[in-house]
Amino acid sequence: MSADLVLVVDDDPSTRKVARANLSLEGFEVLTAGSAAEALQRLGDSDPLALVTDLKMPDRDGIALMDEVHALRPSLPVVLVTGHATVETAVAAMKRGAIHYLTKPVRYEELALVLRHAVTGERSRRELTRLRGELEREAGFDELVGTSPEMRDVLALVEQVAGADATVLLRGETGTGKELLARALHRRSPRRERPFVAVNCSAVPAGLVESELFGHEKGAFTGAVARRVGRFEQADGSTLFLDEIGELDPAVQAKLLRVLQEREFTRVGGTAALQVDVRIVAATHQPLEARVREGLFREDLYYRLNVIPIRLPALRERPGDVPLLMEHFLGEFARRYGRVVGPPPPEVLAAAREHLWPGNVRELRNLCERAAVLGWPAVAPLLTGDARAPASLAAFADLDAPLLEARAALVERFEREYLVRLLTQHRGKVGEVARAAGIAERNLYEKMKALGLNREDYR
Ligand SMILES: Nc1ncnc2c1ncn2[C@@H]1O[C@H](COP(=O)(O)OP(=O)(O)OP(=O)(O)O)[C@@H](O)[C@H]1O
Repeated sequence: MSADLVLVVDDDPSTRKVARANLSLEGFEVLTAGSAAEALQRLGDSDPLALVTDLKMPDRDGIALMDEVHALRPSLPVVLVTGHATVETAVAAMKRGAIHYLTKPVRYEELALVLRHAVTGERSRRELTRLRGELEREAGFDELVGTSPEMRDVLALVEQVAGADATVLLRGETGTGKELLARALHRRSPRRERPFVAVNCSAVPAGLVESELFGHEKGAFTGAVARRVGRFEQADGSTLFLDEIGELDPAVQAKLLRVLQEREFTRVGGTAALQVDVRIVAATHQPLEARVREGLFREDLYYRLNVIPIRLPALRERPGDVPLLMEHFLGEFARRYGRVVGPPPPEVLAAAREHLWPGNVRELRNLCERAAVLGWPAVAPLLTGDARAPASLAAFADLDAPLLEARAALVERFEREYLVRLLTQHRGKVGEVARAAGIAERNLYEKMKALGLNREDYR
């Protein structure tokens, strides 16, 4: 096992030096940061098992830093160090989640003892999380859930195309399950024994995307201190998921196109042509056609990627899936937190079916997690109020379609939401719904049929 990495934050360089020397003697690997900002940066590129921070720093106090750290790594043990301890700050620190509080001058044997204990705990928590992840995968918690006609179509398509090597382009708003679907494709493919590799093209800084994807040779650019294997090589024999493909830098688009055509590429700064056998699944929440028209996305690449398009419907288009998804997520969190929250009360369920879910399934999942922890009364208000008001109608229209088509789609969506709300309120009683909507029952039946709405679903 490698030495336990700890991060020490203090604005005073000599304190950092002393801490490093002492804790290294105690067998820790020590990383230091001179400010809260630097500490957060360190957390972005390394993975310490504990953090020691000075309470007073110019850019932020230690408690504020601890809060931010815990937002990123909720379980990371934090030890606070202060020049002048007061009972109030000590109590405040412990209340906010510090595991220990020390006054200067620090006795390093004591700190080491505290850290050893903390690090062991953190290691077992991580192991537990990993095992839990495996269990959840086995229990099917990473399968796509949904029985609405829209999702059934998607799932049928998944079964149909998973075994092939053809490139898949996933479309759909944020949180609709594009990554989950990409993983499902991989798991059902002959490539499943090899690890699934995912890259979020918008998360990697523009200058680094090429090396991220294709790797680089030592010395290819300043900072390239060693050869690096890119994602394409990692994904050899497997599936490569390219998320947010619409954001890809134009220069890299050209290189990607070549790889797709020739199955061959070179590392940045290299000359050897490397061959890979990679199945590409790309995803975007943007209308790529518009990016093509604006000259931001290569048309030839678009056609290369768009071999098998799969569109994931927004959650508001399939409110019938909401109860099932809730059950699914509540089960997941009941296992995770070891406590069971009851099913959603009817008014919550009704509000959930009507909610527009701008964050889609991710938003629903977060809501269920909050419910599992805080109970339903705490989350019910989230489903009413502002979140339901769209900023602009155009946000829900397909602005790339011809006007009549776009308008028809918007009207259809509106009618569906309108009727779903009434059907829910009146528990599927068509007579009552027709009266509330002010239309004839026969017309309502026809409309429901056209929209694929079934009164049985609302009883
Ligand atoms: N049909 C589904 N059944 C179960 N869980 C789902 C489903 N769809 C999405 N989820 C869950 O919702 C969350 C968001 O899904 P995912 O990350 O796949 O969305 P995405 O479309 O890739 O989002 P983004 O565009 O923001 O990257 C994940 O936790 C995922 O497991």
